[in-house]
Amino acid sequence: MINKLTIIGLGLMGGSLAKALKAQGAVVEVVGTGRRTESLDRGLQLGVIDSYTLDMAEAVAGADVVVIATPTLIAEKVMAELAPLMTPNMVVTDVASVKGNIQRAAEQIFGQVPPNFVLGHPIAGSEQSGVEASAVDLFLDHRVILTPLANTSDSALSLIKAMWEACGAEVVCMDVAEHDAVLAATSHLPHVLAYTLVDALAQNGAAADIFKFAAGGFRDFTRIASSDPTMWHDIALANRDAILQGIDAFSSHLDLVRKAIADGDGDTIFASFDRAKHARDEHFLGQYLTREKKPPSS
Ligand SMILES: NC(=O)C1=CN([C@@H]2O[C@H](COP(=O)(O)OP(=O)(O)OC[C@H]3O[C@@H](n4cnc5c(N)ncnc54)[C@H](O)[C@@H]3O)[C@@H](O)[C@H]2O)C=CC1
Ligand SMILES: O=C(O)C(=O)Cc1ccc(O)cc1
Repeated sequence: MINKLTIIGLGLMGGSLAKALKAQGAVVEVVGTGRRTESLDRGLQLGVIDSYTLDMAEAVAGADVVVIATPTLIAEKVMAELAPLMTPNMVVTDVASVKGNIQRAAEQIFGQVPPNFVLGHPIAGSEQSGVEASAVDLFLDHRVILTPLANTSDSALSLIKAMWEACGAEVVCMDVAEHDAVLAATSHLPHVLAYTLVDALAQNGAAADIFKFAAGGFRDFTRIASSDPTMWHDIALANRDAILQGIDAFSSHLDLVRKAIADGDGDTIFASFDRAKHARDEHFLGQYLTREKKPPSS
């Protein structure tokens, strides 16, 4: 049970966490803080938080857990503001999508990441943002990755693990660099591709027709291009090296498919598409299709 939870940056993630913990009776009091009153007022009206203050010192005083839930690059600045206010009894965590930059920023600010600072990332969300989009079940049956360091306190880690488990999430621990590489491939690269595809098409003179005649596949593929550009701008800059590696590996693969299309090399095209279908079906549909891997016509 958390007595006082303070959320810095009350949006989709912070709001959903507060709703889930309240629904489970896992928190007594939730206090919000931020730069502007708009989302905090709305959070108060919706019953997501019990009170708010723009004064961070007041917001975190006596808190058992402080969650930094702002956009990724802002989280670095928030940490600097929070540093002089941290006490040994307080556990601080974050929800940012990249962990390496948070670790480096904490090391610059504190010398080393404090034992009572547990870096975290819920792998759940949507293309929507803001406290109005927050949902009590956002984390239910989703994973939360924590990236504890050698000096992270066991009790702080247990508290944050229990907090996410109370929301119905499965907690897994991972190394910071591994987290950033995995998320670059599975989340950051797809967002870069979706944004870039829509942007490239939207700049085409015939954009209106392209969107008008787009089928469901286009909508599925590009849903995430409706995500908040500020959030993804921050992620692109914060996870630069891993995202660049992902773009380069993807570009080489796209070049192979491009060449196969240009050469009329149906076997290569089919083999690539078939491998992709098997990989995706096996993972998401739990099916392994055993049909022969060759073009239907050959
Ligand atoms: N949206 C998603 O699907 C997911 C987001 N994340 C990460 O969670 C973090 C928050 O994302 P969301 O909740 O989606 O964003 P959001 O935009 O819904 O909420 C962010 C909140 O931070 C506030 N804020 C901005 N600047 C601030 C400052 N200087 N001081 C205090 N508050 C400030 C905003 O007013 C807003 O209320 C980001 O780091 C994001 O990468 C992680 C997993 C999923
Ligand atoms: O909208 C979607 O499908 C997402 O991919 C949500 C998401 C966005 C950012 C994260 O760091 C984790 C999950």
